[in-house]
Amino acid sequence: MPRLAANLSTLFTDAPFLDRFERAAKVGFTAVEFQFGYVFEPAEIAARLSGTGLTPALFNMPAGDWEHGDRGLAARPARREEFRTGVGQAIDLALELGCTRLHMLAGVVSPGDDEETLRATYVDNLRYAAQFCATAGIQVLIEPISRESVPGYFLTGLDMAADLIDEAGEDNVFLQYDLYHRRFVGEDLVSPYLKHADRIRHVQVAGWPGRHEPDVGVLDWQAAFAALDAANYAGFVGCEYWPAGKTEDGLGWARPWLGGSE
Ligand SMILES: O=C(O)C(=O)[C@H](O)CO
Ligand SMILES: [Mg+2]
Repeated sequence: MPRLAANLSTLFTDAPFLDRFERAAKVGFTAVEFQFGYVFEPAEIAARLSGTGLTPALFNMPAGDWEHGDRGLAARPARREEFRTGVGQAIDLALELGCTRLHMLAGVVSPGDDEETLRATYVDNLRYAAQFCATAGIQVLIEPISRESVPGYFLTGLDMAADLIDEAGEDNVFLQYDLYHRRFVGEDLVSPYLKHADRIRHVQVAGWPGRHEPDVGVLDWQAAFAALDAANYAGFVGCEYWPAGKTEDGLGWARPWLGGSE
């Protein structure tokens, strides 16, 4: 049975961010994730969490200037200081919220960049983030993202991510398995999951193509969910999709796993 987490950066977007916590709780979610909450005081977000009883499953470390195309900083040699400042900021927010998982985005790189330098920068930053997070009891998650979705993204494959985790050699770094991004690679979402199941600590879901509700499109989310159950996956499944209409109207697929809903 999947433990669903509403992604508050993509769901309930007809409401201001801080009001989305209540909307998620009202339809029966018991956990939430979000992409970025750094424009708010940590105490403001904490108040919404405690007011609703929602569990914070995960959020992203600062990822640079999103409006101008940044999608993370970890593989960006010239942005090392900014990356490190962001790790501290993310940990402060996580501690305030009681969140124990942070997603570290890799960033967009250019075809002319030196592969070895990018890799060394990424591993060095991953180690830095992992060691800093370990002092706060936090896990660092890394997620391969398809280049169809984010052109030039550094971290594209699960095998690559597993190799980078091995190279970093820190024991609080794990994989985030986003079914939407994996679907660009092929229809089979089960064998890649099983291959890396022992490292996967967070899953995300969206329909493919279109990134709407899981039941909009051809993504075999039921087979993937069955595989998670069979492997006794104990983490959350983040609903990181853009609703085709009003969020509440598209939750039929999730109804069996939403508690106390209207
Ligand atoms: O793009 C994705 O799938 C992600 O999970 C990133 O964190 C963007 O927030
Ligand atoms: Mg994702």
